[in-house]
Amino acid sequence: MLTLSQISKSYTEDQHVLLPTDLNVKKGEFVSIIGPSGCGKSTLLDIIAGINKPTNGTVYYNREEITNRTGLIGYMPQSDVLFPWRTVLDNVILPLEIQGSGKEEARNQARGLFKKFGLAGYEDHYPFMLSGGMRQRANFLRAYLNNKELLLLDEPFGKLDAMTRLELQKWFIQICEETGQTVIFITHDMDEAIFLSDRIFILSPRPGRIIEEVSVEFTRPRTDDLFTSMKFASLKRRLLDVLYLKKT
Ligand SMILES: Nc1ncnc2c1ncn2[C@@H]1O[C@H](COP(=O)(O)OP(=O)(O)OP(=O)(O)O)[C@@H](O)[C@H]1O
Repeated sequence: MLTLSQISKSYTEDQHVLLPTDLNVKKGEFVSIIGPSGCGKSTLLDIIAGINKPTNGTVYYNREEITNRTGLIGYMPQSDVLFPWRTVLDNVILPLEIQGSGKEEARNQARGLFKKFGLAGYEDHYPFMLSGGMRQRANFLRAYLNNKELLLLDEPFGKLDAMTRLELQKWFIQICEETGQTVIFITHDMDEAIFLSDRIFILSPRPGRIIEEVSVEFTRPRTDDLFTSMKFASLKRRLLDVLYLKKT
């Protein structure tokens, strides 16, 4: 579904952020990108979304070149993007309104998903009235309603406490497994990457380049028992070795 061919990014001649990078994602796959802070993960996602221009290289989506084009791929950025003056319901319908739906039609469509997204009863609340976890559910519902085949998520659970994070990871994996949504997911959290992903790409410290691609072969649907299994621990050991021992 997505192919990056020799994508690189430099802000100045001697400030390289990403070295030429190839990456591909198949339909229905859940792919995570992990790497040290500042290695270019968000930059890579912004390039895929068309909101940051690569210095070189090409982005293909469903075999068509889409480099620098926006609006084709769903994107949930790192920061909370809910508008404080809109209710939760009116926040999540924004993509539908932008696509031309009438407000009532969009509200009716979105209302039907509030239960599935753990937000039932909060339709008319304002974002400040929600916990951090619920705000991220709402941000995800907004991205989901955008109805794009490929969804990019930049550390969506990064600011949540450990318990809320686990709760959302379990909920999120269930939704992705149910819907078969294709996802590219950025995280600092190795456990999260292993639990959720079909494949993990590991980036080197800046300038970022892919130093390892790891397949996560565990069967789906996955449950939180996976976190304490031997196979999980041994895969995590392998990722730790790549991230902290590999001197390439
Ligand atoms: N507009 C810009 N001009 C110059 N440098 C930039 C610009 N935007 C980002 N950078 C630099 O590019 C590098 C990569 O940034 P990026 O946000 O992609 O990293 P990241 O891996 O997502 O980091 P983190 O994990 O901390 O979010 C950083 O060193 C950052 O300072």
